[in-house]
Amino acid sequence: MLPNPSEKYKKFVPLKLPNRQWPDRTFEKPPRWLSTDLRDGNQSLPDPMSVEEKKIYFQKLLDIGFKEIEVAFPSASQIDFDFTRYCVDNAPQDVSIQVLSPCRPELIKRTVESLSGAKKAIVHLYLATSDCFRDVVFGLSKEETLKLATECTKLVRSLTKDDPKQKGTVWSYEFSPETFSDSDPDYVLEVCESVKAAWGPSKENPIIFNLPATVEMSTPNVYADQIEYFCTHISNRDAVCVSLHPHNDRGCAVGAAELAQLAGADRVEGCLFGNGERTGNVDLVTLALNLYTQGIHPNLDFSDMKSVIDVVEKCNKIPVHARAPYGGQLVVCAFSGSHQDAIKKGFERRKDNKGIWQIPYLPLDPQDIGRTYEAIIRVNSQSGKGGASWIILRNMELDLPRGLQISFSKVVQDATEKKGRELKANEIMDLFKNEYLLYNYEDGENLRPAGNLFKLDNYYLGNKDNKTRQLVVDMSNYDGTISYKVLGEGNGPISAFVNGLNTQFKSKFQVINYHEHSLGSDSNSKAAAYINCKVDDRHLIWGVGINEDVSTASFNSLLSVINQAIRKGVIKEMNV
Ligand SMILES: CC(=O)SCCNC(=O)CCNC(=O)[C@H](O)C(C)(C)COP(=O)(O)OP(=O)(O)OC[C@H]1O[C@@H](n2cnc3c(N)ncnc32)[C@H](O)[C@@H]1OP(=O)(O)O
Ligand SMILES: CC(C)C(=O)C(=O)O
Repeated sequence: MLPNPSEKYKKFVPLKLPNRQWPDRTFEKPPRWLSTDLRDGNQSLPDPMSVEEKKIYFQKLLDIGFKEIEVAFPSASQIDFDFTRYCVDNAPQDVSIQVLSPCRPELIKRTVESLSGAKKAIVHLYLATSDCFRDVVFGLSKEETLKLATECTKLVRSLTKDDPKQKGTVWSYEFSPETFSDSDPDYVLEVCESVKAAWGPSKENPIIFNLPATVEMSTPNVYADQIEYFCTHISNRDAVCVSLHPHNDRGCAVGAAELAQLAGADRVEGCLFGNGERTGNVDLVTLALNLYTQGIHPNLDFSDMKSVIDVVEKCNKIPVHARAPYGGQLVVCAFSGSHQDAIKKGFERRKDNKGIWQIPYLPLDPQDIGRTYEAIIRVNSQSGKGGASWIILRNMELDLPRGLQISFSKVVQDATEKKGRELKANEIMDLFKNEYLLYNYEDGENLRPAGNLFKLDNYYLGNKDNKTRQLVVDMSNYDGTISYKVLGEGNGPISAFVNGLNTQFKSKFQVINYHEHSLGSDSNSKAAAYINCKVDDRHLIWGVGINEDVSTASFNSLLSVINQAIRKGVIKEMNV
């Protein structure tokens, strides 16, 4: 890189527009959208789409709800011509087929031919207006450029709406002063006035002036000023549709398109996920969902985002970036602890899933674009207690108490560090079942316990008096070689069990914390019990028990503590 880049690159000189209005405006409605995926997007692909791929893409654009689709550059190739014919034959009544041609009469004729018989068609011509392009590419003066644009417009008119044979089609016309954002704004107006007069638009069928940032040259506010200047100076504004076509060379195409809409533009041309020349066209998914998350329906439907991505990736043969706004695979995922904690708290507040969306870190409800909540929180070594407990909650309906969350999070952290990668939901569930010895939990059958761990065989619970409960518990180890009958009394089933254990065995159990809740709401629902015990005055252990019967669930939670204590060597067998 140069020590002094100003020797090579010049600063963009912005338009002076001291009375600009756009900064104070807000969005009220969506623009008209045009997808140019099949033209500008396609022309930039290393391997352009086959006709079959174009058909699949076209159908997806229709499903999304596009009413204006630029389908091809028909004079470029037989594929483009044939595909335009396919669209003419298959487009719904209310969809306009748009095609592009340079200002070259023989190519314009071929272009119009490709649209013959369409219900609604837009012929789109382009001609560069910037000094650079006129000098370097065309060698045309300002006068010659204006004349060429005007004459080609007249040619289009004579071949379309003025031709009696073409009466079956609603013809619209679009003109792009290419490199608009690098052109003298007054000269662009002069060319467009002349083109407008040549076409003769009406309020009902306005002429489309598409004002491209063919190459993004400056900051979005400068583009917005240029658009406001055009909108406020073009005559007969009612008969003009101002269209945007921002490219993303500086990475600001979305910002430019948004500010330029505030500046008065009516329509936006772009591609799904920002495919297109060099850094791409403006991304229509982002623009549409930016509106949606401000409460404005974009009139485009991305509720099945996965199928959109599938088509885009298959046909473009370019992957959609995992961080692409809204659609990217990692966009609705949180790995880091504080994000997961905040998201989890947000969902807890939003139990009824109604009202204004306000979940920290998530600007859009993933369900609105067909994503599940399960995919949001993913666990790796950057995650905290919230992540793993979210997975357990969503997949096993177990709402772990805070202390257990903290305790289990250490187990998960250990595993993520050992594996050096993200843990999938089923791995976290297996860790949980294994740690808390949930052998009686239906999905835990495959996790066989060691022979010297205990299970509940039976219990009898009765009342000694109205304050004291009497309990008999039959428990045995899994291979059936040891069995115990525990007898205890207490003011509840847990205290009776604990008292029985403490009387009969050498180890001492002290209940520090206990929680229970039901799983599911029908009559077959189960209960989950969580118990935190201090064993031998030293070791704090959480136990988990699940059963249709609440008392069995709580006894199981205590057995989960006993079994962990044995497995960790805290107590030796039952210290009988
Ligand atoms: C910004 C954009 O995206 S514009 C769209 C660009 N898309 C494409 O170019 C894809 C399809 N293009 C093609 O298939 C071919 O370029 C064709 C069929 C249009 C023309 O092919 P060729 O006749 O071989 O021309 P070629 O591609 O070499 O060069 C372009 C010529 O068109 C001229 N030209 C470029 N843009 C325009 C325009 N808007 N109006 C009139 N002439 C133009 C150039 O000045 C050059 O003319 P020259 O040969 O006299 O110097
Ligand atoms: C043809 C025009 C609109 C174009 O693609 C551009 O300027 O980027």
